[in-house]
Amino acid sequence: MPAVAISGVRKSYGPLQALRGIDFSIRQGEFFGLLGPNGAGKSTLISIIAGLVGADAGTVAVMGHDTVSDFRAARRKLGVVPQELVFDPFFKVRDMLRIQAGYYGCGKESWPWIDEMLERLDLADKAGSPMRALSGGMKRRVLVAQALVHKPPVVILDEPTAGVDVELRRTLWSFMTDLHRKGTTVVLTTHYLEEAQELCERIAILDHGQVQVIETTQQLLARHPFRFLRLKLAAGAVLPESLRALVSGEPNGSVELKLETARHPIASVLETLRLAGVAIEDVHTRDPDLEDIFVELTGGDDA
Ligand SMILES: Nc1ncnc2c1ncn2[C@@H]1O[C@H](COP(=O)(O)OP(=O)(O)OP(=O)(O)O)[C@@H](O)[C@H]1O
Repeated sequence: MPAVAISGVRKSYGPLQALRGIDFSIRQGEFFGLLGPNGAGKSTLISIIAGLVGADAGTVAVMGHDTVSDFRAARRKLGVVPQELVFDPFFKVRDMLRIQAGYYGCGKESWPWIDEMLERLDLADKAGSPMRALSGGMKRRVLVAQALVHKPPVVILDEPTAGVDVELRRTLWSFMTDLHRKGTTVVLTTHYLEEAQELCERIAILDHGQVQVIETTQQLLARHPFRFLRLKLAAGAVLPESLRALVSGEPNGSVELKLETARHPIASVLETLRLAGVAIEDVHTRDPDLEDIFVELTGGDDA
């Protein structure tokens, strides 16, 4: 049984088709990335998985429970960390988490787990503080804890690291990795491709309400047989005409060439430069990353 099974899901808002027939499954125990440019339909899909928005067509099941006909059971299997920070400002952190656990029918037996999460998320000293006294980053961590109070086997994080500082990103990364290691299925949407590359085993790229690709991160990275060659030319040196069409960018005063490995072996490019008498100060190569592939697939939209 998949952790999440999505079949034929469509959703329109008036004339706008936000989801145009989505079909895929997320396996139990997977660390899954859901990526796509703004407006691709990620949040709509997450809301449908969480049973908060109804699909026009199709079905979704979480751990075998249909999110419509078996809503309560499906919801109990799922924790969602939403994008937006919405809280009652007067509730104290620990109390709020205990109340949240109560919604899922969990009583005092969940209290040690709540304290453990507060500890892991570096919130222990804020347990007695009202939500309004917390910084944005702390509130985000409380959202994570709130989604996990009932120890769901499947967790969806909708851009948990958007706009947070490096230290908090690290805390959240290690927390997510830990959950995954313990067997939780983790679904992550993120604008940080580096984060997806680092954490996710498999990635679906959504664009215009459709799944454009769904592959392992390795397959996705291996998809484009090219490399980048970054050259720092000596002062006054000019790139030969024959190489100009290969320029993909000019980062920090150097030029970057995008080379198809079959057509433009690096050695032959360096030979062309040598024959043209172009003096080079520094050479650097890199493999494509998810960002490069994403740009190719979605036509340069932002993640
Ligand atoms: N409640 C709504 N009413 C009308 N249109 C909506 C509603 N919710 C979403 N949309 C539209 O549906 C499309 C998909 O939006 P969605 O929020 O699912 O995309 P997204 O991939 O999550 O984008 P982002 O990365 O910006 O959050 C967008 O064009 C959006 O404007």
